[in-house]
Amino acid sequence: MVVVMLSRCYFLAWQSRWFHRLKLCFELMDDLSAKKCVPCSTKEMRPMTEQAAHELISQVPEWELVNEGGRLRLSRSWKVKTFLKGLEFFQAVANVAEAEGHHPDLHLVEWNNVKIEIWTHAVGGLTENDFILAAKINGLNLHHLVGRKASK
Ligand SMILES: C[C@H](O)[C@H](O)[C@H]1CNC2=NC(N)=NC(=O)C2=N1
Repeated sequence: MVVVMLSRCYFLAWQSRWFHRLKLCFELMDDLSAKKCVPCSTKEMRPMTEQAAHELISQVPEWELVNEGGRLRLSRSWKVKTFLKGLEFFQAVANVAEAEGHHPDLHLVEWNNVKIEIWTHAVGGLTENDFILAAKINGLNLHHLVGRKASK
């Protein structure tokens, strides 16, 4: 009887381990930073709806959805330690953008205020590319360049 109980416990543990591995796989499939941007020249590319954007924004922490003149964009701000570290910041982001073939709008104002805005110019709105790029920027180790949290 004990052997049966033990083997059942073992089976359940084994099953839960596979369940967690499968769950992790599905989570990784959703992980935007593991995806690749697609060329914006594809004819089928259309801007996503505001609802779709609101469903994705939680996957890119610290980024905000802004609507400028009817155009949705992703926006995030940082305070950098020095003006030159701001340029280092831009270089790190530019390397990711070039690798993805998808590019952000970079702003560095009043020497230490960095703002990045991302949208898909080819369609005049947001596509998954923008969220992928934002997620990859979130994955960069930029702590040595930034100071305290940007004031809103
Ligand atoms: C062919 C290539 O995909 C396009 O020129 C890319 C370059 N980078 C881009 N970046 C962004 N943000 N939007 C675009 O439409 C865009 N187009």
